[in-house]
Amino acid sequence: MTAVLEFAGVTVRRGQATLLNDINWTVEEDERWVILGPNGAGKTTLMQVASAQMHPTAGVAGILGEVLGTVDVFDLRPRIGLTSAVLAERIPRGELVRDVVVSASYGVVGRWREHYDGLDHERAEQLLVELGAQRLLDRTFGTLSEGERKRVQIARALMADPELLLLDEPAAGLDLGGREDLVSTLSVLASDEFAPATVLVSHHVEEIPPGFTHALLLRQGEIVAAGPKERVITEELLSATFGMPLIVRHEDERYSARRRSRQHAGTGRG
Ligand SMILES: Nc1ncnc2c1ncn2[C@@H]1O[C@H](COP(=O)(O)OP(=O)(O)OP(=O)(O)O)[C@@H](O)[C@H]1O
Repeated sequence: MTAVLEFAGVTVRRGQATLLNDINWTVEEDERWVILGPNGAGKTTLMQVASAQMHPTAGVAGILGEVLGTVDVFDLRPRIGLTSAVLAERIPRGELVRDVVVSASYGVVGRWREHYDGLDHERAEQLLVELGAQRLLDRTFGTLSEGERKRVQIARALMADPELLLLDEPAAGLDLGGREDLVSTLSVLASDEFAPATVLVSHHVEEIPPGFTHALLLRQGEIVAAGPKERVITEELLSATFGMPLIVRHEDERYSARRRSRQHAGTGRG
């Protein structure tokens, strides 16, 4: 098995603040990870390093067999599919959905006289079909709902056939139906043996798609736990991560969590 990410002692500091502290983490190519943690835990910073957008202050970040800092990031970045709120903001609102997706094969945002051949357009269309967004092909990005935009962004991230897919809070801003649709789309993707190694950032255990294999819990820039999700998504570890007593349920391959009430507090279990 080949490691897609291999972080050793990765630390990111900005002024007096330590955003990530001594992160040791390995992602293999057949794994699907979810990163959970409260606001400000360092999840986006971790994705910034994993996508070769940010260098660690200390430690070694191995990405797709290369070591960040010893390789041209412009060779590395096209091998990584990334979705994030920051990237979504850069997509021109007047751009057609088919162009938003197809332009990813050239690593650009905004179509400007690039030449794409028929195969690129076929692939873009196929990805939108797989993500249940084919009917959006000829709409402009600015007219889409938040949930539709997320699907288009994931299709765009997959367009260049990445070896690593990083999804930074794809469910943020979605309503219940939109979230459930996205979770099932990601679950289908997770079970596809040809899909790339995937890392999904989330605030909520409800958003962990069935088929995801591993979890990493982050709090104040440090790993609370990382490994196979059955060992990591536990009441004890999630309570420590979010800093409050939680009751965690696991049913039909989905998780849910809520605060343990005072009534439960003395009983030990919910
Ligand atoms: N340039 C900077 N200087 C100082 N602190 C920073 C800087 N950039 C980010 N931070 C802080 O680092 C911490 C981690 O930020 P990050 O965006 O990685 O967290 P996150 O887990 O993704 O949060 P959220 O869930 O709210 O999106 C936050 O407390 C943030 O305020």
